[in-house]
Amino acid sequence: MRTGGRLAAAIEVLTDIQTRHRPAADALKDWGLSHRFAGAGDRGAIGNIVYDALRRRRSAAHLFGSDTPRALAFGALLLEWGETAASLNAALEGDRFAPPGLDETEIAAIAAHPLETAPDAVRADVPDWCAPMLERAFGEGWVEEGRALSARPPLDLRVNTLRADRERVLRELSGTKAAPTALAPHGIRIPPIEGSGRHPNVQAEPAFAKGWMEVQDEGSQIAARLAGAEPGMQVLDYCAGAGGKTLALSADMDNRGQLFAHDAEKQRLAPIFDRLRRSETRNVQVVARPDELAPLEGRMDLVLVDAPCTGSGTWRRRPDAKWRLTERQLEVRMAEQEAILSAAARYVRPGGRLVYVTCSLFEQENAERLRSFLAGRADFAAVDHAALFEASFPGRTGLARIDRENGISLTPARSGTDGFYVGVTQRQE
Ligand SMILES: C[S@@+](CC[C@H](N)C(=O)[O-])C[C@H]1O[C@@H](n2cnc3c(N)ncnc32)[C@H](O)[C@@H]1O
Repeated sequence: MRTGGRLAAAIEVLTDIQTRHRPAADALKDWGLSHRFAGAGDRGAIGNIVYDALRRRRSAAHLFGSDTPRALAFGALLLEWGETAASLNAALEGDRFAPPGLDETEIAAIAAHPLETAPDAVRADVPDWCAPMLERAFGEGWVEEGRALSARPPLDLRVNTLRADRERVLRELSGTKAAPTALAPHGIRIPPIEGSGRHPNVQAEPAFAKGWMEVQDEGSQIAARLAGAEPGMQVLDYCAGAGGKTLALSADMDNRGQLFAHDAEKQRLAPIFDRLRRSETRNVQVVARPDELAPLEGRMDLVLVDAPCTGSGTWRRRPDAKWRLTERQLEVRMAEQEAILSAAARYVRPGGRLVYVTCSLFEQENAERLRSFLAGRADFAAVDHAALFEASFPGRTGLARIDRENGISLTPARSGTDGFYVGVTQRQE
């Protein structure tokens, strides 16, 4: 397929997403199934246009004065692929699978709507209602944070230290541009893809099958590290889901001590069993039923609450979620976070820690929830987050936003990771 055919396919997929309110991944998968002639390279390129269009949706709509699938797909190529109106029209000329080239009205609209003078929320590529929340979280730099959240993400891996070390895995991945991550000690980063490229299928690597590595954003690895799990501890991962952080905690514990993995939704835990086997993790007990947690009350050295949240920190990877999110959903999440924190606190032993993590950038889901929890629990106090970060990542404080009392934030602009928040509290002896 040439550019024209790929562009036409991207418009088709974006139309499906817009009219049927479908997740981008599902719409792309269906397109692939009904166009089996398209090779992996074409499908990858179409996916890149669709995801770029969703990441830069407001910028593209601003350029064209319209948010039709056509405007978004053309906008993606103009904004992210280094194309100009002239180069695009030249590429589409004579291609019978291509959509019509840009007409005079469209070319005039692009010239009349430069991004430099666009409103802040457009340049940040976020919904209007989210702009004040980002401004509250980041102050003057919030547009830059929004822009970083609209860029393509890298592919990060965590080396499973129970089975391998970073040098060994890097050797296995030679030829993929893989390099050590900036902060996470066992992380490997494959940089964001360019143009129509694709990330390597790391899950097909023998090293993956052997349990040497897991796909995990560096921010998630750092959050698990800051939780401070150590060999011999009694740890409860209260919102374990598919176990991304459970596996990281277990590696930090060197398979020693006891790690309980719980989730309110049993089916979310399903992938954890395979992952535990593959990684040779032996100190994890999966506890699906809440009543089975009763014996753990007041006994845990560490309880991790990796709370359900809006996921605003992961908008680089799931840009369609950015436009689907509603204020009502945010309110529901905040209430859940409140309830989960107070339920999870009962398992912390005196002197133990309760660690609250989200992949959100909104204060409402982060420090505000931590403060609200602490206001009702005189027996818990926030740790010194500056000291915690320095102890975990000596000399690297510039790579995070650290508020001594209110927690640690990682962001795409500051840390080069997905957005994460970590707030650590300790129960008084
Ligand atoms: C952010 S995800 C966890 C991701 C996981 N820790 C990881 O690193 O892969 C949040 C999880 O919290 C779970 N959850 C939601 N409400 C809960 C509750 N009341 N108690 C425990 N888990 C809950 C959800 O089912 C979801 O799996």
